[in-house]
Amino acid sequence: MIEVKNLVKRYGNHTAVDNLSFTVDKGQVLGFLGPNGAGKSTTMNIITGYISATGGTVTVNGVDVYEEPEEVKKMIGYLPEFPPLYPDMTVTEYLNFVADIKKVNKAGKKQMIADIMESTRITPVSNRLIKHLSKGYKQRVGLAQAIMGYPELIILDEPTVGLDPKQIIEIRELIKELSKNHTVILSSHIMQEVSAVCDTVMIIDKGKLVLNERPIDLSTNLGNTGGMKLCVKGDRNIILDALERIERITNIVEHEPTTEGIMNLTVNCDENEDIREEVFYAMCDAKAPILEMQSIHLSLEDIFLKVTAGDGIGDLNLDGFQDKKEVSEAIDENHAEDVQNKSEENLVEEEDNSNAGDL
Ligand SMILES: Nc1ncnc2c1ncn2[C@@H]1O[C@H](COP(=O)(O)OP(=O)(O)OP(=O)(O)O)[C@@H](O)[C@H]1O
Repeated sequence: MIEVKNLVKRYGNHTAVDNLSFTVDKGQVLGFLGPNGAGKSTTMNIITGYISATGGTVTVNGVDVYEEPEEVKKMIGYLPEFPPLYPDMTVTEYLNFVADIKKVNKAGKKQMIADIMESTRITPVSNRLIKHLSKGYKQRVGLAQAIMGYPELIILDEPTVGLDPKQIIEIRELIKELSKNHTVILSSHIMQEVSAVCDTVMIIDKGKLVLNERPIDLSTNLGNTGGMKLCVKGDRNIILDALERIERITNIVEHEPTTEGIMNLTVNCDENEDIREEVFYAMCDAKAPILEMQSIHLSLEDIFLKVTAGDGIGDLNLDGFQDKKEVSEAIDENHAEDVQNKSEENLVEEEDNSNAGDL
C-alpha cells in the first residue's frame, strides 16, 4: 500500500532521513520506533504530504505523493504529534468542520460524526469547547479527526503521549479496533504499546533503517541472548566447578539464594550457542538436580537499545543480562513517573475545567 524508496530529507547540512526504503502492506499495523530525533516525524510528515523530501519517492496505492498530493491526502488520516485542534470550537463544531474539509458526503455526515464520537468515546464532551478539555480528551478529538472519512491509511504520531495509564489502555484498544479495517502506522516510544498493537516493527536511527521485522521474529532472531536462568540444588562449590568446566559458558552470575542449599544463577554463553544439554548432563554428574532452567530472551525494549546503540539514555553499560534488565527497569520507572506526572497534569486540568463550569 505504501512504498517509500530511497527517501532523503536534509535540513541545511543536517540529514534527518537518510536513504530510507520500506513498504507497508494493506491491512498491516506498523510500529515505527526510534530514539528522539531519529527522523520518525519527518518521515511521517513526508508520507502525508505535509513537507517535501530532498530526494526519493513515496507512493500510496501507486499514487505519488509529490505528483498527486490531493489524491494521497484523501487516502490518509493523520494524527500529528501536536493535533491541529481549534480551541475555540466545540467538539461537534470542529468535527463538522473536519468532515467538510475532507468532503464527507453531506447525507452521511451527521451519522459518521456520531459514530466516530462514539468510538473515540467523546460523545459526552461533544458540546464542550476544545480548550476546556483535558489532554486525554484533546487526544481523542485528534484521533477522531484522523478517522473522519474512514481513510484507508491512518498515521498516528505518538498517540498516547501525555496520557494517564487508563487513557493509554483505551486509546490502545481503539487503535486495535481501527487496525481491523485500516492500514496503520503508529509511531511510539512505548515498547509495550508496539508489542501489543503492531504486527511489524520498524526501527530507525539517525534517519536510517536499522530493523524491520515482525515482533515474533524479533524474539527468535534478535531476542536470543544465549543466557539462561538456572536454579539448582546442591553443594555450591561442586555446582560452580561443574559449570566452569563447560567451555562454551562465558560467565556465571550468582544471585542471592532464596532458600538454603538452592543456587540461583545466570549462565551466559555466546548468542548463537545452546548449552542447555551440556548444563543438564553436567548437573546430573554433579548430582545437583536442576529445579528450573529458563532461556533469557531480550524484550523489544532491550532489542531497541541494542540496535540503536542505547542512544537517548546516556552512557549506560549494556554488557551482560543483569545490566540490560536494570536498564529496562529504569526505563519502566521513568515511564511510570512520566505517566504519573502527566496523569496529575490531567487531573489539575480537569479540576480547572470543572471550576470553569464546563462538563
Ligand atoms: N524544521 C526543521 N529544521 C531543522 N531541523 C529539523 C526540522 N525538523 C526536524 N529537524 C531535525 O531532524 C531530525 C529528525 O527530527 P524528527 O522530529 O523527525 O525526529 P523524531 O524521530 O520524530 O524525534 P522525536 O521522537 O523526538 O519526536 C532531528 O535532528 C531534528 O532536530
